[in-house]
Amino acid sequence: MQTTIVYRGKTYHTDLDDPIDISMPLRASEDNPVAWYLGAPEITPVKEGSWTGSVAEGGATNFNTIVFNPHAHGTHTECAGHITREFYSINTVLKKFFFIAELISVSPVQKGEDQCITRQQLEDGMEGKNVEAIVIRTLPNGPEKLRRKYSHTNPPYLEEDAARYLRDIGIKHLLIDLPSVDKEKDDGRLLAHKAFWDIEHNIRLDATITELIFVPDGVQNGTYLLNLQIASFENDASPGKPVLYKLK
Ligand SMILES: N[C@@H](CC(=O)c1ccccc1NC=O)C(=O)O
Repeated sequence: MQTTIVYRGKTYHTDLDDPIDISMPLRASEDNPVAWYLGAPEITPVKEGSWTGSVAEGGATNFNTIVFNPHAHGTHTECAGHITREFYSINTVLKKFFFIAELISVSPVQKGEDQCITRQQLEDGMEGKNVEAIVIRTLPNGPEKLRRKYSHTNPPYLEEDAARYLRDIGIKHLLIDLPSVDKEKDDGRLLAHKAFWDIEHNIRLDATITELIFVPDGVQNGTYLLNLQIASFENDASPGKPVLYKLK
């Protein structure tokens, strides 16, 4: 299906039959990625006496209960409610699902024990583009990210000034292939989250952060149509399925 998009005075074409899924599959397996010190997700058939929710075990239907954590087990989109005392739900604040996005690749910079993504790196990657969403692929990038165990590994993160820069240039939706935009163990400071959402001044309730995406190597840096979809959980975060489409 061919579509024409008119965005901020420019016309683009895209082929909706050629999606680039940048979500990670969520599996009930030790292979599944995990962060924040949890175990693997669970997907298990309901059992009630002799009744079973498994066709392979004699039941009429497959009927699984799923136990997982959106922040820990895979691609998820969160809103400011992730770090506020007040309850804000991603399903209530995210009401549009198509955006123009810039995909950039960044090699985090070693600073002491940390690997940081700096404002300068984002400025260089964005090349002055005027878009609503940014997709950050960190390097090195490989399929091992689909299985990575992040707990206690001090993954790379965004410097506060880098997050502030994204807010200043009008980025509403930030997508990244890390478990957090902040340092794993920062005693709750959450400087990048707070800067991006402008928590202290003019809270940006319509801005979202999507973490634990995976952008395969073959996808080139550049401008894409982004379909940012979530499941309709009334919660600070929901598992999601961001999809990119090439713009021509
Ligand atoms: N860095 C925080 C913890 C944190 O950021 C966090 C903890 C649990 C689930 C998600 C988290 N952050 C995700 O973006 C801290 O050290 O308190």
